[in-house]
Amino acid sequence: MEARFVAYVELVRKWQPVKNLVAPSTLPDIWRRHVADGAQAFAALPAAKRWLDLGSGAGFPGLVTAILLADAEGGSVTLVESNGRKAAFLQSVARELKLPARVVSERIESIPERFKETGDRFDAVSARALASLDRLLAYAEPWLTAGATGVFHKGQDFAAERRQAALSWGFDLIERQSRIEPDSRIVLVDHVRRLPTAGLPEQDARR
Ligand SMILES: C[S@@+](CC[C@H](N)C(=O)[O-])C[C@H]1O[C@@H](n2cnc3c(N)ncnc32)[C@H](O)[C@@H]1O
Repeated sequence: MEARFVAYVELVRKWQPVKNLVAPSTLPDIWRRHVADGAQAFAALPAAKRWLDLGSGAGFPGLVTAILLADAEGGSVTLVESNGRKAAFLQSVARELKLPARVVSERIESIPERFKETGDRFDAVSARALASLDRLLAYAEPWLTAGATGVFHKGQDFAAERRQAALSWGFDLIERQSRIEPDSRIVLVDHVRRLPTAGLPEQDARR
């Protein structure tokens, strides 16, 4: 496992100048800011075997999860990344390191129907630095309502995001402080349902 992490970090460093994979200012601290931070998703839900990672970028947390699951029976990570250059990077890391990962180079909004048709099921849906909680729930709705748990990295504005999301969604949520950034957290979201009143004017919603 350690060798895979070292090889992955080398590949990010190698391709960074060409593909702009992570914010350049974070590269010197890649082990803490990206690898250790990414590993918090799997650590939050270690029983989950089948992961879907949305907006994977350079593979945080998706490829980190795939490395952690590499020797686990039945482990798999599906990474969704619409940027073709980043998706090609993810694909080549997955191949080179023999990871149980596949890459879907499409926009998240365009994939649920096809995934439903092929019967794919996930235990967990992860995302870091992709969207507000409200939007994440909308992106992940097909899988969360089918029983997957959302495992989201969230920043310091999370309280406001949670209030906003609660206008449209019902959910159970556990918040854990990040071990990497004290102002950030890892959020676990379960039992997601769209509220019937979502989108109605406030007066109608109270009836
Ligand atoms: C800010 S980056 C975060 C990348 C990674 N999760 C991380 O934390 O380092 C957001 C990524 O999501 C991808 N993305 C944004 N919207 C998307 C969408 N609707 N469908 C698929 N990918 C998307 C972008 O191309 C970008 O690589």
